[in-house]
Amino acid sequence: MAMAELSTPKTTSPFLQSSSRLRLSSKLHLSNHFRHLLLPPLPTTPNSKISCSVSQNQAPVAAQENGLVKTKKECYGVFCLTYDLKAEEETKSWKKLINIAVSGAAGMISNHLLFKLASGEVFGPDQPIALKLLGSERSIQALEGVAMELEDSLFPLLREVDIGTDPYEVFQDVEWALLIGAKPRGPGMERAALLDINGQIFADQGKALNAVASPNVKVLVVGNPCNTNALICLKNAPNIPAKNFHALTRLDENRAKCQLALKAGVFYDKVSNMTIWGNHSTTQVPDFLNARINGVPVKEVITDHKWLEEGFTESVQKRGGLLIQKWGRSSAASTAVSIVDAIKSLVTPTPEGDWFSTGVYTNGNPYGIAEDLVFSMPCRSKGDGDYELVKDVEIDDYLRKRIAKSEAELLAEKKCVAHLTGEGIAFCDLGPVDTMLPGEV
Ligand SMILES: NC(=O)c1ccc[n+]([C@@H]2O[C@H](COP(=O)([O-])OP(=O)(O)OC[C@H]3O[C@@H](n4cnc5c(N)ncnc54)[C@H](O)[C@@H]3O)[C@@H](O)[C@H]2O)c1
Repeated sequence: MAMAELSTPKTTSPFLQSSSRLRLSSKLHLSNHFRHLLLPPLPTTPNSKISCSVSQNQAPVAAQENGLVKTKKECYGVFCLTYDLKAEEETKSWKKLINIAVSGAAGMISNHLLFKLASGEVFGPDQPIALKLLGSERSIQALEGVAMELEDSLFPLLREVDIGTDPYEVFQDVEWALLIGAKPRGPGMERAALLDINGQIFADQGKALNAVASPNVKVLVVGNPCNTNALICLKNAPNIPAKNFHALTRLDENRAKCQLALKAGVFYDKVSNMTIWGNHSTTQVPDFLNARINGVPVKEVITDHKWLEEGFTESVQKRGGLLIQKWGRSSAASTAVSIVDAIKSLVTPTPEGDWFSTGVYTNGNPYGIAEDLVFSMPCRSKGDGDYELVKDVEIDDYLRKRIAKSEAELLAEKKCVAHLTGEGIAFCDLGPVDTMLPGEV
């Protein structure tokens, strides 16, 4: 990384043109709430240079010798080091910086995801990013540790890291919000109780997104129960298009592809057109009727239809639980990969004839699924962040029956959270079978 002269860049870099409020620094910002607890004040003067932070408290010697430090009080550790943006040839071809919020950023999934985001693997090698990390009060120390690891990784595309516990601060102007943070379902906890506790988190975060995020922010809800949490979130964010909210079912899609590939004896890149219908729970429906292997309908390749109807579906539904039994913890790395896949499916055009699954708002769906739910369905994207539902899918009696079961479950969940969606008094009856979330034992 090029180090520094003091002169104000004369550059016409897209960075400088793109936004008057853009901070040209890869520094660790803490929300005000927290910053003053731990750190000396950050510089308040507008900074026209990029700084790179590594350590704490003392202005680096080189910076002092070069006369870069105006007053020691105004700079913090290596933030005092500056270099000329113009000196970096590559930044001239970079796109405008985007703000990405990640909640639950000190958790296991984020621990994999953040480094993928910062590396350029998700948004591309010419897309600088700012990471806005939201944690719970309890996780704030850990969050600082995460931010330090990000610093130490020296990712050129990672230009800012903010951490905080207030969604109204952290979500300011974000263009993507990856909502992972949620309470895990404890031993003996009813699903209804989980819906209420986590639902409250997503109601609050929906309100915050509505108030301060970019009006076209794309929201991906991962924290469980993710479909109903996504519904709560969108209901609390009336200024953001409902279409922009997603619940993550991509891990289920990836698992389904893997199981079909194993059974057919092919590598998993040969499996396409895989839909997960419904809820991210054990009522989800992995669709082998429309899926293809090497472009051929699955039922023609795998003739063991009893396995498709029973063994396959169960193997996908229970994959998460099995993994916990083997490893003693829930899937984090493969979930992070599936979040990457879900985002990439929206920012790159879907290959001709193929589609992907994501939990989206059902209004206007062509399958006869009840409106006003967040339901996993087959989608295609032009790569502009938006998507359309795939119309040409076949739904037979087998699929219809199972889709209806998942739909009934989501309708029941919706009644449980009516107090969080502005639809009156909640009434919670999830039936005799308290369906588990994938991954729960
Ligand atoms: N949709 C899917 O496919 C899928 C797959 C795996 C896990 N999950 C869900 O993802 C969630 C996170 O999983 P994990 O393994 O990373 O859990 P984790 O317990 O390791 O991390 C969760 C983090 O969220 C934080 N948190 C809690 N409440 C918060 C709040 N209100 N705001 C911000 N942060 C908050 C916690 O402090 C913790 O650091 C869980 O709900 C899990 O069930 C979903």
